[in-house]
Amino acid sequence: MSGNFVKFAELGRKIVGVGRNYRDHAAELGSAIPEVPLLFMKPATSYITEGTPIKIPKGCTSLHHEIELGVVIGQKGTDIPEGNAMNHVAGYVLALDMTARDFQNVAKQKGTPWDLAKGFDTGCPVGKFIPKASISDPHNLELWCKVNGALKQKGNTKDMIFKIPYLISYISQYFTLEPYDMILTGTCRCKWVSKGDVIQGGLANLAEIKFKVVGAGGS
Ligand SMILES: O=C([O-])CC(=O)C(=O)O
Ligand SMILES: [Mg+2]
Repeated sequence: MSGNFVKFAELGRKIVGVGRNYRDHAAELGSAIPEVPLLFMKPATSYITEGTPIKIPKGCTSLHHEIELGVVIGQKGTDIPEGNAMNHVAGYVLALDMTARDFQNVAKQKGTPWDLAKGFDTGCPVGKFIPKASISDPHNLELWCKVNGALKQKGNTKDMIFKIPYLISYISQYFTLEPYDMILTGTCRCKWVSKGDVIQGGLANLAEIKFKVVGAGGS
């Protein structure tokens, strides 16, 4: 199944984010643990790959990094049964769910959508495609994130509240999942970045990523 999936970030499908899927992150933001997955979308135009910098969105004063396991869909499905969900996975990717926390806080207060906080250009940096066969258990992978060499996040996918088969099944009841779609499975914690910072992330011994942060003007 891997072929074109290497280039999934260029193929322009949807990105479904799962929010508050780790207790530590819900707690640090003072948010309730969701009873069902909390979903949001990022447009495919938010993808970047290594070599392209993360641009702080115009007017944002609090840009957060969220290191996450991304699940890349390989087979189309609607109402996918949980027991069959893993057959719809092509592979995985190490991703950053960049979040304009100040925009999101305003949206939360006003009850308005999160699109601007989550969906801006460069808001979804990703690493290399990892074929499904390379990961025997996606629910036991270390995740870490450093900013300018200092450790800011450390977690393990075993702490996900809603696991991948359930997420695929739940999401596909509302959004048909298609090849090259990506599910961001949630962050364990988060911290902020500023112009000039370098973000590095890792997924067990499977993937590492490195992205520079630039200002809204591009420098
Ligand atoms: O913006 C948030 O904190 C929600 C989210 O994406 C996550 O929990 O990973
Ligand atoms: Mg997130």
